[in-house]
Amino acid sequence: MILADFGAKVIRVDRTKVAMAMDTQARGKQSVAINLKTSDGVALLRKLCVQSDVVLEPYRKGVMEKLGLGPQELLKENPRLIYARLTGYGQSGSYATAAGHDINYLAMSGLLSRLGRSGEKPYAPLNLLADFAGGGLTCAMGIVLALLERTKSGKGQIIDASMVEGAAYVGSFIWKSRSIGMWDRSRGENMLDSGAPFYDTYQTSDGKYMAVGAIEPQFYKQLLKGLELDAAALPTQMNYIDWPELRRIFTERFATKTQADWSKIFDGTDACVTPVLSFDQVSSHPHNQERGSFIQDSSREESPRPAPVLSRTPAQPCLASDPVIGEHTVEVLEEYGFSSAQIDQMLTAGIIECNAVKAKL
Ligand SMILES: C[C@H](CCC[C@@H](C)[C@H]1CC[C@H]2[C@@H]3[C@H](O)C[C@@H]4C[C@H](O)CC[C@]4(C)[C@H]3C[C@H](O)[C@]12C)C(=O)SCCNC(=O)CCNC(=O)[C@H](O)C(C)(C)COP(=O)(O)OP(=O)(O)OC[C@H]1O[C@@H](n2cnc3c(N)ncnc32)[C@H](O)[C@@H]1OP(=O)(O)O
Repeated sequence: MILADFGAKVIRVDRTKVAMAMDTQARGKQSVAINLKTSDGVALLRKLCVQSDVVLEPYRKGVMEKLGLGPQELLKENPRLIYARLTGYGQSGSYATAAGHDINYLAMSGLLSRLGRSGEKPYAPLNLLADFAGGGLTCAMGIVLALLERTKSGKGQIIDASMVEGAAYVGSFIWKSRSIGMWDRSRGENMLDSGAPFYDTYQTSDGKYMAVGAIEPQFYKQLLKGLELDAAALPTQMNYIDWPELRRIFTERFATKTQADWSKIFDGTDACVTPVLSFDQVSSHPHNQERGSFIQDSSREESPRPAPVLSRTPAQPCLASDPVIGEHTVEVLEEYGFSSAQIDQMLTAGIIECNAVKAKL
């Protein structure tokens, strides 16, 4: 979706005879439906792959090789091809062929062991870190880097994007800041993992929350000012022995006003205090509105605008409905040089499928 948002022509290869597309990140993609359990279907996909700049495959290790569509074979035919393999455990190692999901990859990256509150079990923050930050995003960066390199060498390459390694790499700060003692204490007892009272969330009187990130002394001072607390009467900020008492005081204080009240108090200050916005609140928040940070598609579904914003060539996310499975089969095949007769023959033989968008009344 990121690549499509930023202008790539992205064709998703779907199965045939599937009732409904489950790809919720389908924005801007085209869909061709090919039955890869037929040799003609595999031969067709091969033709599409070798005429493309990039192939991105999300299967378990060995699946593409079994189909005869492994990178060695395709690169022989198109040495400029960039072949990205997005998996959980990578293309080698004893876990390479095992099934898994975000939580498993995060666990294997070491990061999950650091996530969660003190005294509680490790907690996976949605499926963001391995699937998306360490997986999709890292893989997209790999593709862009390989495309850039190809402009110099003229050569394609294989990208082995493991979500375990991608997540671990995204977590490099955690790894490398151990040297300055940032993670010496147990999970949930350090400055940035909900251990510190000045880096946490607090419930407000209307059951909502405020986020506090007042680390530096000058910002911490402003936090205390907003909370109307006297620094001289409080335990010290950086001594973790005092953190439980400080947290108790902040908790009591935040519970006395609504989220809107606290927002009014802290807006325009450097206290590093913000409301914890729900999905319902986020697009109407003045700051996000001023920047146009959220967009609506043709069915009025809201989602984040692509980031970052490029000054000359910003992303132009497609606002039309997501493709139905096989919506673009004929269009894409024609573009790749197949004749109408060839396409008809494949449709009749059930090698490909073409589905029209149902009219919305
Ligand atoms: C936490 C996230 C997971 C979020 C997933 C959710 C979005 C969805 C997961 C379950 C869904 C729900 C469920 O389906 C039940 C309902 C269904 C209903 O219709 C809708 C509501 C549901 C509740 C539904 C809702 C949602 O969709 C779900 C909740 C993640 O962590 S995602 C990261 C996963 N890991 C990876 O991607 C790593 C790399 N991949 C893998 O390791 C494997 O692919 C994986 C994911 C373990 C799956 O393994 P699997 O054995 O199933 O597949 P593979 O070994 O890769 O082989 C694929 C085979 O398919 C053949 N094939 C491919 N294309 C075609 C084709 N066009 N035609 C024919 N055949 C095709 C391919 O040849 C392989 O065949 P073989 O097995 O014979 O080699």
